Amino acid sequence: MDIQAITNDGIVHKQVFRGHAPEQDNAVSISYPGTEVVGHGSFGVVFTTRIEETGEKVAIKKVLQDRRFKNRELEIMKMLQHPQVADLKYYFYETDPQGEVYLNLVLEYMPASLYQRLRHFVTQRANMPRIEIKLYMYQLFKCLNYLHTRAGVCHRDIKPQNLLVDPVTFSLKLCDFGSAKQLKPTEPNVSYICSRYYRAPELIFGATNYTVQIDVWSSGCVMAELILGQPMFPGESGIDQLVEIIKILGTPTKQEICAMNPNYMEHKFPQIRPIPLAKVFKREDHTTVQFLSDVLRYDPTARFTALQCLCAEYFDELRTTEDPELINIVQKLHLLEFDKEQELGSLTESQAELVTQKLTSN
Ligand SMILES: Nc1ncnc2c1ncn2[C@@H]1O[C@H](COP(=O)(O)OP(=O)(O)OP(=O)(O)O)[C@@H](O)[C@H]1O
Repeated sequence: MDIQAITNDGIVHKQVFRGHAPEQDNAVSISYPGTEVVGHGSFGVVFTTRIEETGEKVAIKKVLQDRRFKNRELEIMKMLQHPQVADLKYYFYETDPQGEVYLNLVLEYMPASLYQRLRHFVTQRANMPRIEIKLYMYQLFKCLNYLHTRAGVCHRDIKPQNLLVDPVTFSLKLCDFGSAKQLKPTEPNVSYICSRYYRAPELIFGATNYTVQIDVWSSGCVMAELILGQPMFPGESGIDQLVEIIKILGTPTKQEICAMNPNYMEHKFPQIRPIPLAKVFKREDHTTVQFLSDVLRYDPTARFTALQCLCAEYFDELRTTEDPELINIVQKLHLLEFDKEQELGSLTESQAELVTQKLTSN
């Protein structure tokens, strides 16, 4: 479908599909003013505008569409509905004069990326407030728990640029599902995904049987970066990335290497002793350091899952605070509310009950 008209007042009129409805009988008309570009990605441009009919502010991501294939990002976004996912409101196709087809994803608008938010503090030589970091990280793990357990989707490109935030409400939403995939335990997956600083060690080891736990590693790197004001593992090349990790976490044990990729078991690594994370994060309390060490584990099966992260002591502050301002933020973002089916559906009745107790009241 490519029905477009631009009227004299610069308003674009389009027939589009709604993001979460079956394609038949799903076409609606929207109009919006001509727009300004806010982001250039490797796959296309993103611009923002406001839908006239609904008043919603949106970001429109335009990507080249290969006619031969379904667009995986679109298929995944249609499936996902969660408060911490930048919602797909509509989508439409356009054809340029050369006959190239473009897919436009009309997404819920967010005012900044976490990357921009962190730069704001770094340029002022300030730290991001600890509670702000905690609020964002909690929402990231809430999102991952939903993605990983409900949808079986691995995002595969968690990084500050793909986390959108509102610094007034402290709301966080994940975007850019261009690398995301539903992982099936029996099918191999390419290991050359994820941006370098955030790549889990099993990916660097070339594993093709990796799991959704790669997103948890990336999230740990994001948290570390928010605390330090700079990337924790700033590798200059693919292999240097592993060197940066080893410099801090020390050489992985045989058992850890086996858990990442058994093909490297015979490989000889220089023996480097770990630097205690309490030294790397000198100003953080024990609970924060413990949390980071549970997330940044070589062995993906020993690494905390997103749900274990949510239950961690580090986030107790959000559940037990008596600070009226923080209570208000937590309530407005519905952080202590969990959808039994969407977010806890993978658990047995009794597990779900225990987890609900922990996550909602404590
Ligand atoms: N919903 C949104 N609201 C506001 N800005 C957005 C939104 N979605 C994307 N952006 C902006 O556009 C940038 C690029 O978007 P996105 O990451 O989805 O595109 P991409 O082409 O896959 O990029 P990359 O190749 O850098 O991963 C984001 O980093 C962000 O700054």
